[in-house]
Amino acid sequence: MKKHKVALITGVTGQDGSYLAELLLAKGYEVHGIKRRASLFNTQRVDHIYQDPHVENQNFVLHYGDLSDSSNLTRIIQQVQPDEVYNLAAQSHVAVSFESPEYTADVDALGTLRILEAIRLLGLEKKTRFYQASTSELFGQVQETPQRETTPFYPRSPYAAAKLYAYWITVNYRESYGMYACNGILFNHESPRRGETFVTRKITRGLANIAQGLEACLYMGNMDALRDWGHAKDYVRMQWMMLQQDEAEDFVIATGKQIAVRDFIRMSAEELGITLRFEGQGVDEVAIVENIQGEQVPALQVGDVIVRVDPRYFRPAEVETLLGDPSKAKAKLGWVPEITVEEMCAEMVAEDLKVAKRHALLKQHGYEIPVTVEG
Ligand SMILES: C[C@H]1O[C@H](OP(=O)(O)OP(=O)(O)OC[C@H]2O[C@@H](n3cnc4c(=O)[nH]c(N)nc43)[C@H](O)[C@@H]2O)[C@@H](O)[C@@H](O)C1=O
Repeated sequence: MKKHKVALITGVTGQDGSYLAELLLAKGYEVHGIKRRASLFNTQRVDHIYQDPHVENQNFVLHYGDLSDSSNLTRIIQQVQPDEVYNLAAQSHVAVSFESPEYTADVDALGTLRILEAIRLLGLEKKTRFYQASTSELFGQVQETPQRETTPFYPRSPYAAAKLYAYWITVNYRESYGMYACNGILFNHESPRRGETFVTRKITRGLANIAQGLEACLYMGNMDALRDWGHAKDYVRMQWMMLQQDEAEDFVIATGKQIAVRDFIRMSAEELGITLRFEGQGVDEVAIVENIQGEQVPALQVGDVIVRVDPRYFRPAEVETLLGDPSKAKAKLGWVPEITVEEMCAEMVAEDLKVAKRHALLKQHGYEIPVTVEG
């Protein structure tokens, strides 16, 4: 009988970790994931694939751990003996990295080194393949458009600077020790599982709440920012493909299409049957309800102002525009994204609307619903 492969995912409780765990389980892998200890449950995204440790042939196993703890990582890797390690764990919020730069560097930069070094010290450098979740934020103040594997980096945040170290230490371990280690340079990727403080989810969740009368207004930062948004499901497929090649290489993963934050707001509103009109400039810009169609928005009227700008969401340094060129991934791996930004937006709005309707019902019955999101 063919022995199944063993994978270890750091950040398994996150958006990508949960989709990747599902993908690998479907492929017959034994999947191990590292989750952080928290006083509240933090495993919602993987609860549907959770297996009790008492079941026979358990093939999804969660371990407590943290990228800041070398001894913990080394012990888990020694115990698991993974064929593949996917390093998806990070302090991944760019704005938060300005608030907690040292923590971000510790986890995002040194955390990557700790895993690579654990693989090496345990003598697994020929067995264990390593995937590093690199990011389009490396391009920051972009030096060419579209951005490809050869585009020079120009990080614009403590997050991006930490990820720059992680990128290069991954390349360095490949070149120094012959490890199969590679970087996926992923552009923004979203889904209904996206954290609530990233801009797409903040928008779909916020507008769904507004439609149901749970919130009055969405407060935004820089709505001019342009991003190349794909669906996380497409992107985790590419993460797996990158570890199945003869030789380790780095790849840009993107859709090759770009829209502004403002357009994503407009698109999400349209999904709810709301036509928005943007008026004003800079911090005085607002979006007004111009037309309503359908039954999705009982709480709104034409003329309502439902989007405003709050400068607290501006960043000390902004990445204004990102647009990826995924042609290497297409040429070498045959990877193309299957889900468009419009389809992704529709899926996110539909999911958030379901939750908002449930919350509206609970509220009618006197339950307090916390709805605010800072981020
Ligand atoms: C690839 C990359 O992707 C993500 O980083 P991000 O691009 O910073 O993601 P975001 O969704 O927080 O912001 C996107 C844009 O939207 C602008 N924006 C406007 N108004 C608000 C606002 O109110 N909130 C937020 N969060 N952003 C806003 C904001 O200024 C920025 O220009 C992470 O996964 C990261 O880990 C990663 O690697």
